[in-house]
Amino acid sequence: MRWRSRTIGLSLAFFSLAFFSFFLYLLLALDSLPDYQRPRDPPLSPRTLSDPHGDYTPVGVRGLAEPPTQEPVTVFRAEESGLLKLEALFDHPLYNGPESPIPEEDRLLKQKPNTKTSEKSSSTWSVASQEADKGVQWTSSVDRLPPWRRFQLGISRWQLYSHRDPVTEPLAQQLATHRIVSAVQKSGGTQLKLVMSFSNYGEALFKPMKQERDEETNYNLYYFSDFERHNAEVAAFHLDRVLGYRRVPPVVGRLVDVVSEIKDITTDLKLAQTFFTSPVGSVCFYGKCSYYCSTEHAVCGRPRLLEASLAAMLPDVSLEARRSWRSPWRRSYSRSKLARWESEPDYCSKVTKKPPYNKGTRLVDFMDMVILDFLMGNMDRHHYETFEKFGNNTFLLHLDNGRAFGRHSRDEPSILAPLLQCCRIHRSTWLRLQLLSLPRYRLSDVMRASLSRDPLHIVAPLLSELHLAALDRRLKTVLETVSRCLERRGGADEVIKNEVI
Ligand SMILES: Nc1ncnc2c1ncn2[C@@H]1O[C@H](COP(=O)(O)OP(=O)(O)OP(=O)(O)O)[C@@H](O)[C@H]1O
Ligand SMILES: [Mn+2]
Repeated sequence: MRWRSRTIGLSLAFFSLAFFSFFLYLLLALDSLPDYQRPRDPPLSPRTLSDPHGDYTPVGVRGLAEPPTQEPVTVFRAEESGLLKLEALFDHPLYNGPESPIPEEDRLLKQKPNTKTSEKSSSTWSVASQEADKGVQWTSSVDRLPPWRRFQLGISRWQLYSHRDPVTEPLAQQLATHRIVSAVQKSGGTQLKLVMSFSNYGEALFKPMKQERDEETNYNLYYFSDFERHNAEVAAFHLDRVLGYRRVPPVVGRLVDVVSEIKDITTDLKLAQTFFTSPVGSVCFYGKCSYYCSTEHAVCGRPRLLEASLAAMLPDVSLEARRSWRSPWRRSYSRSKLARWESEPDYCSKVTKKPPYNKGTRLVDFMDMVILDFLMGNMDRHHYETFEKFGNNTFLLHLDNGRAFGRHSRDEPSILAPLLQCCRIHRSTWLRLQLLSLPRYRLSDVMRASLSRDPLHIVAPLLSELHLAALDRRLKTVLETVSRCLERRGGADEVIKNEVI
């Protein structure tokens, strides 16, 4: 009897465990989305990025070939298990939607077969592009085009690049290693940034390191006076990809030689005039701009190498216009004034009555951006951009993330105000956020792993452990906010929105 009741007890435990696992699986994968099976892509190749010149080993910084100095085995295991988690995450059905060829009208750039030569070879293409204007004709097959060009050709109505896109890795390598042939200041920005060019006509947006990684933004500084951080730009690209959005152009970290890669090659006279050597012999510059462009805020090499972020450039606006949208939840950018959303209780219903928020997925797309910003503590999303070609039915570009990751010890609840006030979220985002809260795919672990593949990781981790821990804490807050919405609003249909446009 005792044996039988123990067997029954064990079987019950087994069945309830199996039932629970099945339920969880249903919740995360099958609840709304079909279980699409497609052949798995090969695993990501190990990081192959390397120092282009092989000549930097800054003092106090680990050399490229040297193993980590602290607890090598533990560090390695943690990194390895993080990478496995990242692989498992990217293999999950929630990241592998059905892939159908992108119709011509949903592509940003046209890829036209070259009429003269297409009879001879079907692999000959001519791309209507800025290179054509510059007198460069691409007559090679698409996969022989430079990575920056392939990246631009891959931009669609729905995303900047596809999941497992074969071009992201070569593009990152180009940004991290190719020789910089020109560096000029980008006009119009409030803080110093440069446009760098490569010999294959690729371009990158450069933001220099202005703050140590673990330095917290001064609490008495208003959000609009905060510095931009190069590591925030890198980390935002990784976080956006981990969230499954793919709306931040690829960004890598790079050590740039201030003398040979900026000062000696720049044609920008205004920029060239701002170079000087500091009392300890570091080469510094400050450029011309409206915020922090002065000797006191100069950026300096150590003594010549400067950490920076390099973002892949989107097609020039003269070729593919972008529309800039003022955020309905924009902050007041004033020390004393409140914005409307801060005082009007029914603010969301006013927003949703007006285009473009009254139709399609614009409101839930906006919530995706709000969630990204809350996770990384970015209070500076005053505007966002879309590609004009796609009208109102398109994704929102998550550009300009330099003011994120300024504080890890505090979360900023006001960034979540739109989600709290509107209680709307994409179903796929809601499911992916739940996935990232499970120990198997923990957000901080997959982010640590993802960032460990950036070239600057060798100098120091792009995000400190405190920032990584803040991501998990903030994710919990987002999930709680949505759960409270579900309780308050009754039906899930009100809150959780299917993708359909
Ligand atoms: N990867 C990119 N490719 C092309 N253009 C970009 C890219 N990233 C940003 N930009 C453009 O550069 C402009 C300035 O960049 P950014 O917003 O980072 O500068 P900023 O000085 O912070 O400007 P603001 O003070 O208006 O926010 C952006 O409005 C955007 O249109
Ligand atoms: Mn900005």
